[in-house]
Amino acid sequence: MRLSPSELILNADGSIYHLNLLAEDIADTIITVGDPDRVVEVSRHFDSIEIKKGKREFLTHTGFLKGKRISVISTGIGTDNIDIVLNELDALVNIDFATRKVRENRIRLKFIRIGTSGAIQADIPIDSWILTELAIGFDGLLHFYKNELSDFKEMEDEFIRQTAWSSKKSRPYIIKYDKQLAKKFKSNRIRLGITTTNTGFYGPQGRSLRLSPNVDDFVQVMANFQYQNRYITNLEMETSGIYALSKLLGHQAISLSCILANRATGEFSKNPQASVQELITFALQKITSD
Ligand SMILES: O=P(O)(O)O[C@H]1O[C@H](CO)[C@@H](O)[C@H]1O
Ligand SMILES: O=c1cc[nH]c(=O)[nH]1
Repeated sequence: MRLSPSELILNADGSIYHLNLLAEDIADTIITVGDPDRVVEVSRHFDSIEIKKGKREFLTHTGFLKGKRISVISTGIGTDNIDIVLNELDALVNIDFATRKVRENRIRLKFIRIGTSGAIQADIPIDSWILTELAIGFDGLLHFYKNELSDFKEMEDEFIRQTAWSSKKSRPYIIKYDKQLAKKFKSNRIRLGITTTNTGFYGPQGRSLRLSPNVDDFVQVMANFQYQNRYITNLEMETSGIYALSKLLGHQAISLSCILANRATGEFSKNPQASVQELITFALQKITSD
C-alpha cells in the first residue's frame, strides 16, 4: 500500500516531517535523551560527528565512537513526543520514501534511553542508576495501537486494585525491557527497576506547588504497591512509550535513568550535570564494548 502525503509526511528535501532526517542520517544504535543540550553532552565523546540536524526539540547527532556508528536524538519530554520519534525513526529505516511503501526486509534498531528520574523508595541513593525492567505506563499510548501485548494483565489489575486507580484515567499498561539488549549494560552500579511513566511532572507525579494532586499521598501509594515481592523504584515520563512502540515495531529498547530526586526523602542531586555525565560515559563504554 502506498502511503499518502498526509500520512507519511516528507519535507521538501525528502526528510521525515518532525525529525528532519533522511534514512542515511541515522545509525542502527540510537541513544534517546529528553534534553536537546544532552545530545551535545553525548556526541562530544564521539571520535567524529558526521550529522547534526534538528527541528523543534528533536536534535540529532550521528557519529562514530571506537568504530561504531551511533546516533543520539533528543525527544523532548513525554510519551506524546515518543510517538513521533519512534514512528519517524522506524519510517526512516523501514519505509521506502521513493515508493511510499513499507519495505519487506525490516531493520531492527536498538534504542537506549539515557534519562533522569525520581526515586520513590527511600533506600535508592541520589545519583544512582536504574535500568527499567518493567515500565508501568500511565500515558495510554499503547491503547491507541492494535496490539496483543497482555503479558502483565494480572499485575496491571493488581496495580489498579492496590492503588485504587481512578477509572477516569487511562488503564495502566505494563511492558518489559529487551532482555538481550539489557545484558550488555550489566554492572554492579546498575539496579534493575520497575518504573512508572507519568503523564506530567507535577500533579501526575504527585507534586503539589499551588495545585493539589487528586491523590493526596500519591508517592506513598506508588511506593506501597507490591507484586511478587517487587516494588516500584522510580518515576519518569518516556519509558513505557519507548518500550511499547519498540515492541510493536520490532525494535529493541532499554531505558537507563539517573536518579536526580528522591521523593521519599525530599532530596535532589547536588550536581545533576556531573551525575548524568557519568551515566553517559558508562552507557557509551557499554555500547562500544563488542
Ligand atoms: O531527563 P529526561 O531524559 O528528559 O527525563 C526525565 O526528565 C524530564 C522531566 O524533568 C522527563 O522527560 C523525564 O522523563
Ligand atoms: O522527579 C523526577 C525527576 C526527573 N524526572 C522526572 O520525571 N521526575
